[in-house]
Amino acid sequence: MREITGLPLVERFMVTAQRMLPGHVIGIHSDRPFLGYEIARLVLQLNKHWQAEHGGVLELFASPEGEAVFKVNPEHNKAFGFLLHPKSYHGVTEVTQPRQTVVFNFWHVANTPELEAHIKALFANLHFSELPAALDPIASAAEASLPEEVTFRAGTAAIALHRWGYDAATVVSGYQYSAGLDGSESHDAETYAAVRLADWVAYLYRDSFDLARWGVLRGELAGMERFTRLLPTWRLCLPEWE
Ligand SMILES: O=C(O)CCC(=O)C(=O)O
Ligand SMILES: [Fe+2]
Repeated sequence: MREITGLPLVERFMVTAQRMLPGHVIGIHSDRPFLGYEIARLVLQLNKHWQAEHGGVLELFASPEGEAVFKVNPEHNKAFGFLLHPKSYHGVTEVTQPRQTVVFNFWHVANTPELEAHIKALFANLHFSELPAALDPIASAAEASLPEEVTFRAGTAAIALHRWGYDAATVVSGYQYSAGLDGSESHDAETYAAVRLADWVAYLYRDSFDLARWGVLRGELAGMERFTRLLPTWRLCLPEWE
């Protein structure tokens, strides 16, 4: 799977055996990779003498409403692999015969259950009231003009910086960066790294693991010193794997 996907997948994988019974159907869903979820899946079909009337076709969709763009008949020994992302829509048509599959799940090195535990601990008992007062006017102005989803994520990034022990000025910079507001002043290397890492963990916590976004973060922090305060999070978000 590493070779096929070109992704840094962790050593361990999970295998589950699944069985659908006559009348079962799996509606369209994406299995988007939330914090700690797997990034790739290989579905092995184990249905001897499968025929079209048995149903159970795995269908892929471009959108939750559209027509199937690709179909996989669940023939014996056929395996189908796919990457999970917010739009990896798929479903299984109704079956008229029992249908067996073995599903292999693979995790990306930068979205592991260990990272999930770390981030959930970082944001445990989250209250925006713990943020420094200096942020209040900036957050109020942002909330008046930006979508709630954006300010909520920016507030979450600010919490990360605050809990990592950064001062009010850094917390404000982080909020502005994550809300897409112009902070305009230039930062020292540690603030630059902290703000970006906070933005990333807030996104992971509030949204899901986004490969392209992770690639950008990697590029931005490449070759930088791993500052002590950020190290536990940095190590899990940007592990060395080669
Ligand atoms: O059974 C299948 O063919 C696919 C089931 C499914 O939704 C999945 O593995 O994510
Ligand atoms: Fe699925």
